[in-house]
Amino acid sequence: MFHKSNRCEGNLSNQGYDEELRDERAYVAALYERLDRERAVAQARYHGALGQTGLTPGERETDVSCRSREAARLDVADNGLCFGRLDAVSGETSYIGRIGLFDAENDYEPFLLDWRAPAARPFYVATAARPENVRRRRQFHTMGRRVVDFTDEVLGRPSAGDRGDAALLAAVNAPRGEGMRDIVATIQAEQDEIIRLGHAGVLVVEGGPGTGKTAVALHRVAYLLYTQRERMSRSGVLVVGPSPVFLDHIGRVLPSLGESDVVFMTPGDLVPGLRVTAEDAPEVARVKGSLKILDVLKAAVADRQQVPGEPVPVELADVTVALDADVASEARRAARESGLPHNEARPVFREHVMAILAGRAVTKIGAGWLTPEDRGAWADLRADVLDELAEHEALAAVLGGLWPELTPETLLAPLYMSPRRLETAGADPALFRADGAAWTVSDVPLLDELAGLLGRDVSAERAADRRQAEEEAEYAAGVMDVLKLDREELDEDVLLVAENLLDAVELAERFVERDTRDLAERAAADRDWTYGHVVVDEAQELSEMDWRVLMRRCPSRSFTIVGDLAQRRNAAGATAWGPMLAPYVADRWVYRQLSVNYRTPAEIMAVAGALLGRFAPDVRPPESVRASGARPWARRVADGELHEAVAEFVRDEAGREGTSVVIGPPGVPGAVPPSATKGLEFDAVLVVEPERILAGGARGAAELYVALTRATQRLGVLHRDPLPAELSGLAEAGVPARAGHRRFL
Ligand SMILES: Nc1ncnc2c1ncn2[C@@H]1O[C@H](COP(=O)(O)OP(=O)(O)OP(=O)(O)O)[C@@H](O)[C@H]1O
Repeated sequence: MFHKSNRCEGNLSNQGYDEELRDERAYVAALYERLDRERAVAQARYHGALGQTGLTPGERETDVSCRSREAARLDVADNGLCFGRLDAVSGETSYIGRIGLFDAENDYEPFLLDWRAPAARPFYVATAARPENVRRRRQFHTMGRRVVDFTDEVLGRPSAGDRGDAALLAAVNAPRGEGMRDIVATIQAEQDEIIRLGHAGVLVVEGGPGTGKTAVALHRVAYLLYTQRERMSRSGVLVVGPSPVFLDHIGRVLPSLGESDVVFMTPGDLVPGLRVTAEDAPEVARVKGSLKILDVLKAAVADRQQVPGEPVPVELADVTVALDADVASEARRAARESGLPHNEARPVFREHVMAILAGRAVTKIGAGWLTPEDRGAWADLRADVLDELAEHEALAAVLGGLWPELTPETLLAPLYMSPRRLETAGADPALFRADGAAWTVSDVPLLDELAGLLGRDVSAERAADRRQAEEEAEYAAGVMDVLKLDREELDEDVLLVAENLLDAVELAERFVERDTRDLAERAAADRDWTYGHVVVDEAQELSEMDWRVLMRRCPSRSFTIVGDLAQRRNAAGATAWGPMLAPYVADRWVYRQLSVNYRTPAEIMAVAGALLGRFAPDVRPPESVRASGARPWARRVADGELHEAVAEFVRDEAGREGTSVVIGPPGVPGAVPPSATKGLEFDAVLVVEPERILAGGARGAAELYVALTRATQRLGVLHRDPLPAELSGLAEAGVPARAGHRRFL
């Protein structure tokens, strides 16, 4: 029943092993009992906090969120609560798990150490060569709440080999289910160093496919939330990943570690209200992704600040004045010099136009009957004219045309649709498109930039706020008046009504004050939200303009950036990290590398690695942690056979456990393009027509490399033309060994 063969410590007899297993089961069962008790208490406290009276809304909210967090923390650990044990040279024993459990009656001695606690670190980093005072590391194999087996490694004695990796191999060999799992029980030393790195600024983690970059970044988030809970949970953490499918794929990792104050977005979601996935042609994406586009945007905004070609007559009761190019130019100069964003400078433009027009009108009207000494009369006349101009609808319409109120969308869409506007703004004519508002992911940073350049016209909002405040004050004053009457004079019912009214006002205010959305919802809806930490995955795909948006979202520059320059497909993406980051942090960023591939078996990595020579000759492929024994295969098919060969793969995989995907160039039925599989993994992968993927664009080889490295177990290739020389390592002709499946894409 038990896999005793996993044991590394040779001196445990079967009887000794059985006894120890019994003891470990009893200990872990006791941990679950304690967890259940603590959960019941936390739930009761949470419900108590919900029903609490006598606190201010702020105090109550803090209490409720604190209790709910405690309840949520205890809720995560139904599986794998405890996954290991450390025996120190000193004889001390610690159990390691997903959360900490403590003995409140004994100086808070830990029954179970949270994996993130400093004392748990040796569990991940101790090796035979550097035992870190660890005598023995024990890893539990559990099913549900029950320990079914354990594996021991004895460290610090001369005969001990490298770290035993039965648990790791079991984890990486396991069929993939729906979505990525946490790796908390098997974090490796090079990963642990990054997860716990005490660097507050920008950290770049690079590594080949499958080296655990995503896993490490997510566990680092859990670690930062544990060690800097207060700061991080106030502002939240943003995780940016390449596609909605990818975000789904990784979406369960942090909740399984008990963390929820995290916002997930693709680069197409970064502007509230937009959900963009369409892409531009590479050349257009490159133009829009470059910082040079900033000048175009500024020029496009300036182009919307016009002066009239012909003087526009403005008819007043006593006189007609002309709004001509001189007036508008002078007002435009003043508005631009105010340094305000376009919309916020509108009132400046308007007031200057009116002041000049009022001057002209007053001069005309007063001529002949007012002398320079009639100062009061001039001033009254001027005030009257200004009032008239302020109410002048035709003038308001003209001013609105010359300096219109704009949103990022109402500026950018007409710009794209007009060759004239593009030329005036100094833009590449390639930016032209007939449907200006058909947004792409490359437009998102431009829209975000424009939100800053345009600002908001706050005058209407301010007036509305003022009116609402006046109405509320009036209402409250009415209630207070009722209460000011001598209470003795009021009959009981009236008093009750009056007091309830006051409560209602207070209640209404509280209701307005209290935002019941959770942090993720509030942050996602607010363009001005700034996060405590930002994780950027597949970071090599981000353009210079994307980085501007992200840096705005995190002024503290606390970033974990993970990527692989060799996997880049975006023409506007990074070719080196330094130039992308320099404008924001100069050279104050830290770089780490991961070198072991936990996904792709050695046989598959050998084929994919050979391709690197074509597009990234200096990059060493990561070393696979295991071989699968299954050689990846290739099969040449005639034109009419392709469809059936794909269907055959799908049928074969349907009978197997795990996931599979067909990846191919556009037009292959049932296949997805390599770009859609970025960051994902599948037990079995069929790559169709690699020669067409290679020829599909400047980054075709990188796309094929990504496609080949998605497999955790099996890889097959169907080709119509001869295979590219780099793929000669594939076993030609084989019909895939029996294969089954759950399709994800
Ligand atoms: N220490 C570990 N223990 C168990 N599994 C691991 C470990 N590290 C990574 N893995 C697994 O290896 C696989 C690849 O990890 P991940 O997706 O994070 O790699 P990546 O470097 O982001 O890959 P890519 O660049 O191809 O997107 C995942 O299934 C992950 O769970």
